[in-house]
Amino acid sequence: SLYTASDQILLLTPDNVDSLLVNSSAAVVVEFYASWCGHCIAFSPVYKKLARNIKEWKPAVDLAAIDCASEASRKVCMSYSIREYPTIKFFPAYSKPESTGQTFTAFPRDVQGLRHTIIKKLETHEEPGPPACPPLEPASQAEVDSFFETNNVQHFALIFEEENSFIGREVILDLLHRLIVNVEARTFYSYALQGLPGVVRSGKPPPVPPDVITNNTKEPWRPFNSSRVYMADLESALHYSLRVEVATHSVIKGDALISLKKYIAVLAKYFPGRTVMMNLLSSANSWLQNQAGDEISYEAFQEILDNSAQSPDTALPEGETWVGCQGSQPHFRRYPCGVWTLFHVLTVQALSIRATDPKEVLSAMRNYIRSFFGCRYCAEHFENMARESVMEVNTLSSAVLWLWSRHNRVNNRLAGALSEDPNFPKIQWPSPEMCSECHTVTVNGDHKWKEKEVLLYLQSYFSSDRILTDYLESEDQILAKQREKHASKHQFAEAWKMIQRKARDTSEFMMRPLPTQSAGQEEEEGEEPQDETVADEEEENGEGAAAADDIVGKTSEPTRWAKPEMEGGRGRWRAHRKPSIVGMKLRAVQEDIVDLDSFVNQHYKAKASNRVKQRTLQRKEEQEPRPMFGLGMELDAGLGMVGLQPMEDDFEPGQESKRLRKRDLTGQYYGEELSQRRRWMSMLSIGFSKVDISLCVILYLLSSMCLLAMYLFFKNRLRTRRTKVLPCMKKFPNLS
Ligand SMILES: Cc1cc2nc3c(=O)[nH]c(=O)nc-3n(C[C@H](O)[C@H](O)[C@H](O)COP(=O)(O)OP(=O)(O)OC[C@H]3O[C@@H](n4cnc5c(N)ncnc54)[C@H](O)[C@@H]3O)c2cc1C
Repeated sequence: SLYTASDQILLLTPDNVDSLLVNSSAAVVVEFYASWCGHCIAFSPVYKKLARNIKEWKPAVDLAAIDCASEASRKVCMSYSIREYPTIKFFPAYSKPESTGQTFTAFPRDVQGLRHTIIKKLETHEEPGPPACPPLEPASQAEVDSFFETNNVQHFALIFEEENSFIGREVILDLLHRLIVNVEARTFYSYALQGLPGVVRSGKPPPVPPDVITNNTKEPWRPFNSSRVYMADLESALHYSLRVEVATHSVIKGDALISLKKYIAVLAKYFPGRTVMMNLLSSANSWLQNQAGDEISYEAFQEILDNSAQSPDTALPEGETWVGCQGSQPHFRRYPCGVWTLFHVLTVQALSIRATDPKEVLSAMRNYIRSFFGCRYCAEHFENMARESVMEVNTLSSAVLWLWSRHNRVNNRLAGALSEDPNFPKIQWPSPEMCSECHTVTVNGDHKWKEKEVLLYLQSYFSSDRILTDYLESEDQILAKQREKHASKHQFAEAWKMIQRKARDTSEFMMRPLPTQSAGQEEEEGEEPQDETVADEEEENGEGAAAADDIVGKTSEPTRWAKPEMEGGRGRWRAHRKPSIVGMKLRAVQEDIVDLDSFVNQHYKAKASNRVKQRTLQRKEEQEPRPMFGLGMELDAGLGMVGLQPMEDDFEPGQESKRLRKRDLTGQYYGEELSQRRRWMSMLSIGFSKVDISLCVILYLLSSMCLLAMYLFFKNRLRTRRTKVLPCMKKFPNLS
């Protein structure tokens, strides 16, 4: 076949021919061709171009094609009496099943000529014509004068033209509106119409009212200048690409690794970023280039991105702040807009610093899109475009223009699609308003780009000097945030290590056979806990069980201790059985937990909802008290889920940081930093929170009051009964 579904051409087959040609509400132009025919092959690019050119006319007239050389379609072509290829036929709207269409005799082989032929057919269309096709004849003076009396519309556009001109009719079909422009060309009318507020393509949902722009996204709307590029968009795109898209590969190898290396190399060379960012890209590039193996883990790469080595003045800012790429709704624009902008900037930057390899940026982009770009459908399309023509790029200027023209192709394909933000219509970019010199009109009235002017415009639009830095955090702020993150990560890791150590120590302690054993018999610190068989043997001897009882209190059933085992290498300590014991030792354990809890809360205190969850879990924990064997498991399920919650008033930032510093210096987590009150609370409540204790007291008071009320009620009732019974006894003394 000479055409595909992406050519904006209906592909006719024996199965769909009737439904598409008979009784259709749009007229249909059909090319009957044979795929082996040289003329058809030569004509196919013109027909494809025509389809792209008049795709806005679809509600009134559609283009279709059928390959008569295919075995399956041969009969269909014979039924329409096709003898030569290519043959073009016009099927009016609401054609009957027996209609064989109107043949275009000696039809023109250029887009403009074909467009005019189609218009003539539409003008001479018998009634009923396609409902979507507006009247195409010139307006009379009387119609113009009375227009606003009979129409309730906001805009009325008139095209004044020569008698043999088709511009008016073409523009009407393009947009089904009318407009006056200074330059007498179809494209200028189209751009002008698209620019009108509230004007959308036919068949699209009604436009989003302007106030939605400010209300529909979660973030506040950031006013911006649409003729400028924003560094916030570029940094956001890099954050998303490196921390989200690349992160989908836990191991980066083969083609993906080559793509990542090329991408980072190009960024390190041409990204016109701020110092911290450039330092980061440079170290990421050196690190990647030094990776000799054929795979790396994303985790290792992430350490470089997060600057875990803490090199000074090096950071990749975190988070997304879209400015020029904001959309009127959260699902519009943003990241893909950022990717296009980023690569346009890179091609222009490579040109301005006179890079040696003209294809370097495009090749890096192609690789990145192929390996990592999340929209696989987009990646496929881009790859097809690149495969088709990127080899023609042989200068730095042609690389800039190649990307611009392919981007416009994508814009053309997506114009009117659901993904188009109604407030940012996909146009052939730049519009005449942005760059009037970029556009020209051929002698026959067709639009043409002036590529020299376009190149100059692109060089200026995407130039590094003109990038705006509004809405960015300062580099100092970024570095401070990064330091804070590293510090809390470090403290967290230390606390975690300590908890694990404690858990292990306690489990060893629990495993010790008898407290009555002599010091010499005791295991040394750091030794492996006894294994299950030993513990079982001891239990059988009656010694281990007694020892355990002594340590943790009386059990309701004989307790069998098992050696904690590491699960799946993820560092989870898990006890085989859940003993139901509460006792002295447990209280000490609770104190340990309290401290971790306060530590974690200190770092996540903003997450109030988590706290609620923690409290619920904590209560569960209290209902089912466990000795330290369960600790590792609980911690793994979510740090801070067990133990006493810190009081709200413990969250004074200064106080917390002081406490933390103290810990850093002394290396102690259980010393004097635990406030007297919390220690007291902890001992008193064995891990109950302030809220729990308050609730207990309230419940206690309520139940006491209830008992008192009941007592008084029954006492009173007894007394009234007695007073009723006594006179009765006096009246009937013989009654027993
Ligand atoms: C490589 C790639 C392929 C894609 N393929 C598809 C696809 O097949 N299907 C799909 O639905 N989406 C695809 N997308 C997404 C789509 O192209 C848009 O990026 C997305 O819809 C957001 O559109 P936007 O309105 O923000 O403008 P975008 O098209 O993203 O443009 C971003 C900005 O670049 C500027 N610009 C616009 N046109 C040009 C141009 N020709 N030259 C230079 N600058 C220009 C404008 O300032 C515009 O605001 C693709 C994205 C990328 C990066």
